[in-house]
Amino acid sequence: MHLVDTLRDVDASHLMKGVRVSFDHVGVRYPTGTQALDDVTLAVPDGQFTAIVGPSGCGKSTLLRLAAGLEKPTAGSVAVDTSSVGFVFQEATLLPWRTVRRNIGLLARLAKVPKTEREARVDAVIDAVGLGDFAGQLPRALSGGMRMRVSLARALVLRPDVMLLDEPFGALDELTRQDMQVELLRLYEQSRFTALFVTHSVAEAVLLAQRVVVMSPRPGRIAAVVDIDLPAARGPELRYDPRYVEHVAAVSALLQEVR
Ligand SMILES: Nc1ncnc2c1ncn2[C@@H]1O[C@H](COP(=O)(O)OP(=O)(O)OP(=O)(O)O)[C@@H](O)[C@H]1O
Repeated sequence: MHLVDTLRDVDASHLMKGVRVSFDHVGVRYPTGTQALDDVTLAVPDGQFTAIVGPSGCGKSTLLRLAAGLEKPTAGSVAVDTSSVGFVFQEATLLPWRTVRRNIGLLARLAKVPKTEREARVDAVIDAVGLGDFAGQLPRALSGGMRMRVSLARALVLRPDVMLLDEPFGALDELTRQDMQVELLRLYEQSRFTALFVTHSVAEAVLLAQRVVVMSPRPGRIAAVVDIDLPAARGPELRYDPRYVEHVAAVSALLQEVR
């Protein structure tokens, strides 16, 4: 399921004001003996878009799963100040027998959002992700980029305070990926959710995020946190801005250093 609501048992009582998600000296050691994360401390302010980059296997997905309440830390603590969290994975995993509209509406239905309200919200997100002409189609009639749009819409329909995005555009071709990045910037502009976005692409991280967290190889630790000092309102033209290019170079250099 993409949208999880399992956070009630994640302790939020000691969160600092304005902090939406916090990791406090977090370690995760899996029962197999793999130490995935070690001493991770990170506070994500409400409404901030944070990207996480790091070598393969350094525990990025584990970090998101902790925030979703799907995994428990074996050291330290995780706190999330909401029970409204959207989760988007690399695979769109739509139900093949349900139309776009009914895929998007499913979680709202399960969450018992009243029908009229639900219909209005589904219409609004379908519109927001530009799928108006495909609302009645089955997933097999959609391209990869369109499926990812459905996946984003499905997560947004419950108006989550926190969006956890795990390599959502990793399976898309480069041009579609760039379109989806701009789409996500627009959706973020509209909704101002708090985002934790895992990606292997430094260029993507810098374009989208106000802060990029660089992790070390396993066991994942935070090697650096880079503030992306670029205008809040962002669009595709930013890719040609020398300041953007500088940030990409700086984060890439840090990644090279830690690996
Ligand atoms: N359920 C699990 N049981 C045992 N080990 C696990 C489990 N989930 C992840 N791991 C291990 O923990 C480490 C971190 O995995 P994780 O998926 O969080 O890394 P990642 O940074 O997201 O990797 P990638 O960039 O390749 O997607 C890896 O060594 C992985 O094999």
